[in-house]
Amino acid sequence: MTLCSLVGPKSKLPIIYPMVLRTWLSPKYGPYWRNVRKFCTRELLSTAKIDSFKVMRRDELESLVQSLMEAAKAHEVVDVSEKVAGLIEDMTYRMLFGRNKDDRFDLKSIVHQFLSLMAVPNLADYVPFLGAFDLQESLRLHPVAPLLLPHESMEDIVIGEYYIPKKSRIIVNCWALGRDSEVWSKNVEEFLPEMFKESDIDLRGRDFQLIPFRSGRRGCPGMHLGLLNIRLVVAQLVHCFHWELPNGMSTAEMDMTEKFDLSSPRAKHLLAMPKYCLGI
Ligand code: HEM
Repeated sequence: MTLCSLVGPKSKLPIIYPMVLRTWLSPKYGPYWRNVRKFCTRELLSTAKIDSFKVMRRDELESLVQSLMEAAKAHEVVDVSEKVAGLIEDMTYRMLFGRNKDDRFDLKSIVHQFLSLMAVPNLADYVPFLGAFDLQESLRLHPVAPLLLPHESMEDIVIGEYYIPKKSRIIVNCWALGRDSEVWSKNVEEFLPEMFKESDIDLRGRDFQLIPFRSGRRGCPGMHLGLLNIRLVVAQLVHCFHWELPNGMSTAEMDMTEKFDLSSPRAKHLLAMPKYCLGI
């Protein structure tokens, strides 16, 4: 499943993509940019628009579940990294293998509590509640873009003790912000979604501690669509399948090293064996 396939009907992609790319690639802030951004956000990313593509999402999910069911029938090991995008892979790993058994059981029972036992249930009403803290924590440790895109300052400005002259190129290290031990726990490398229960830090990045979607007027307009898709896919993977690591591997043996790149993919693909658990 790709983000491209979830934006709109395939026939419209040639029109939509140049528009999105143009917004992205002509970054000079001004009236033109403001109008294009407003237009794209309204026409492509409003709640109503996102809702109108429900059927497409369902189709995509159906084909994902179908292909995993076939792999389950054949007792095949699945390359999860190839099947889903990096962040979903990370979430999947964390939810299926990264937490203790009791937590995993809880998560499953929460999903089961809410959903009818159809192969591909309509999760849209429930996904906002599903693993919200896990998602935030995954994005803290594994931001899709560890270094955000370069931006140019339009005016001289002083931020904290730093003087930033006009026309400086600024690159924000989102990965490092997520590992600042003054903001997070001392064990910054540990996956601790519970941290968010007591905190008012969310993904909008109001206070800049957690900004995987950037923040402010150049923040990601596709945040809700992105989050919805991730939750939908992860919910399906958790709801429809039991997962096991291949060859009796334990979670401690898994290599979680990331590769240095524009995004931060895992150096070694996540391999796992699905077992369909909803009956046929
Ligand atoms: C989990 C999924 C996503 C993540 C983590 C993400 C992250 C980001 C980030 C960090 C930026 C700021 C780039 C920068 O200036 O440094 C951004 C911008 C942008 N994103 Fe996303 N994004 C996601 C999904 C989407 C989706 C689904 C769409 C649309 C279909 C989208 C469309 C855009 C556009 C058009 C911009 C440029 C906005 C501007 O320059 O004003 N994103 N995204």
